[in-house]
Amino acid sequence: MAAERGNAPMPAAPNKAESFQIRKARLRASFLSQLPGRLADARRAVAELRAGEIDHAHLDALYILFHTLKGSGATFGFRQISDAAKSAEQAVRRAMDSGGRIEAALPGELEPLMSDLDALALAAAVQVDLEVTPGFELPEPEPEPASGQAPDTAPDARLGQPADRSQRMVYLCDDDPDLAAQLAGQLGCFGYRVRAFTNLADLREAVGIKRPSAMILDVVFPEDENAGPKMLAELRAGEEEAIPCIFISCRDDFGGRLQAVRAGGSAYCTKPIKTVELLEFLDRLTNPHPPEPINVLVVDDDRELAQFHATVLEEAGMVAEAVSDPEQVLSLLDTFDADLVLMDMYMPDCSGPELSRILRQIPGHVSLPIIYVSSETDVERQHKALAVGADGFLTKPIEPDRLIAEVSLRAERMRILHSLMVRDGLTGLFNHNAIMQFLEVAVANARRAGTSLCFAMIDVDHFKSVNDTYGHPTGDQVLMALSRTLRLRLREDDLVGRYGGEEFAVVLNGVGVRQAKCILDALRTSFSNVTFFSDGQEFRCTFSVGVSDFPTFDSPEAMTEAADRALYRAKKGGRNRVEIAAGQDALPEPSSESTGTSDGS
Ligand SMILES: Nc1nc2c(ncn2[C@@H]2O[C@H](COP(=O)(O)OP(=O)(O)OP(=O)(O)O)[C@@H](O)[C@H]2O)c(=O)[nH]1
Repeated sequence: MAAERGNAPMPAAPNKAESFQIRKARLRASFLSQLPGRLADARRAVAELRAGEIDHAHLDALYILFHTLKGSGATFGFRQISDAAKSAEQAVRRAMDSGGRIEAALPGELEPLMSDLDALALAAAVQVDLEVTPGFELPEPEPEPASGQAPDTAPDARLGQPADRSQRMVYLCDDDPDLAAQLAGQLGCFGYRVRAFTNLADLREAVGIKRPSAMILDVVFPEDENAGPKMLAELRAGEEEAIPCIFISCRDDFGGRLQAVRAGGSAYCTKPIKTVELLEFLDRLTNPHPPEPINVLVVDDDRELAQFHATVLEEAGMVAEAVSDPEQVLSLLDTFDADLVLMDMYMPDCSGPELSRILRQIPGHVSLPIIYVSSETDVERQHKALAVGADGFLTKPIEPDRLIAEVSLRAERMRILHSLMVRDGLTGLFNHNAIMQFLEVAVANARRAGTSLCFAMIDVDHFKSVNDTYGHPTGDQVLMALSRTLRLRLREDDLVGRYGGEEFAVVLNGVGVRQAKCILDALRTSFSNVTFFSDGQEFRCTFSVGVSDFPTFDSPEAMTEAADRALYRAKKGGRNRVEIAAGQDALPEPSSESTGTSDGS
């Protein structure tokens, strides 16, 4: 039965300019046009049941058919259809639970319900004909972009402009002058203009003259252990538009946090301050750009329902992909970076819990949030379905507002957790594991698409002597400045990670080695021109790079090893240069040749 419906075309991709009401009306109409086919499937199954030809697999399929009809009927506002389908679903469930003992009675129970459903489907079709604008046509799907189109690969086009944080003035007030200067320096490395104050009176005066984009305030000052929150409350008193404020404090007690929240603080960081954490908050509070839209994959064998939920989410500004065949989910997830999967629980060829289990067995999808949307109301069955690693359960029919709220809450929370899991604490770049996983995915994509890809390993030259001469905190500032250069000057779809210690890794998508060399040489030159300051002394740093490419090196391991060997040659050849991996870098070499990447080489 399901296979027949499986051949029906997916409702055409919604035209985003249409109003939600029109899109919903189209999907309702599409649901109704599929209804006679579904009811015919059900009738056939009931007739087979009466003839004694039906086995348990058929019974399962019949159950799913009525179950789906119950959910989608209610979602599209056909309450009576949903209720009749629910009675039929319950009858089939009783037969399944009885181990076949009452199957004989089942046709007799289902036949009147089928007649009701036929009549209700007819009545609903007439009602919808009256509602819908006469003569409308389903929109044509938007044309696919031409395949094999070369990406924009001119070197200049790839070097982006730094995000304009320089426009964002931040006032920082801490009575510890060393900490204030250190934090100001570090935030400066990330492009913020920071004015540091060591007492609240100076801060008050500065705010009176010019409002900053944000403030970073200590909680405890010599005059009062809550002086910071009190100052914020005072500054906010006559202001229409409050200045966003992050508190930093050695206090980690509830009272300190409560004062900060009451004064209107947006974030609270305890000392010692993790610069990246502070930056994340600052970026969020001062970034004028809206956050990236949430990506949701909707899986439901009921095509109209999948499309309807996708439409509701798109209406709220999310990007939603609807799929009705669970088998397509894995390949779709390779190209669609989903923040969350919304999944039906009962699907004919692969149930929601089975699909969840498959996803949980794939390392890249272990933490992908999964929410079931099902008309299953039995709490025990819901718990069983959740036990395989899903995150929530929504019962059909679900109100659009609730669907949007549940999805965005969970997806945003997961984004924060995910970012903490995959990011390096000092630089905010992807950590070692994350960048290696991205390389794996990038190689698989390049192999499939027949495109090229480069992997670069970047190592700061003579970094030990930077630490030895200027101290570890200054060394940290060099690493942060390099990470910022890489993150801001490469394209968004290039991936930058901290490979370990003073070593960084970059995945350049869709790029050949010659172009990669151009890009990395330009980065190398600009970094070598950055002047660092420490205790009144000035100095500069350089880095060396080893680059390997796909398909010359055809696996993530071969690419990493080859880039490491090329980096070794760059160091040996005098440093401050980019070396491209060639044939000799694929050969196994004695372990003494290794750069010993992070520490102690
Ligand atoms: N400041 C700081 N130093 C680090 C960090 N991680 C590793 N290091 C230091 O980085 C230095 C790496 O030095 P080496 O691997 O000997 O290499 P190098 O001095 O950079 O010399 P070449 O790579 O041969 O040019 C070591 O002193 C590590 O302690 C970090 O997070 N912060």
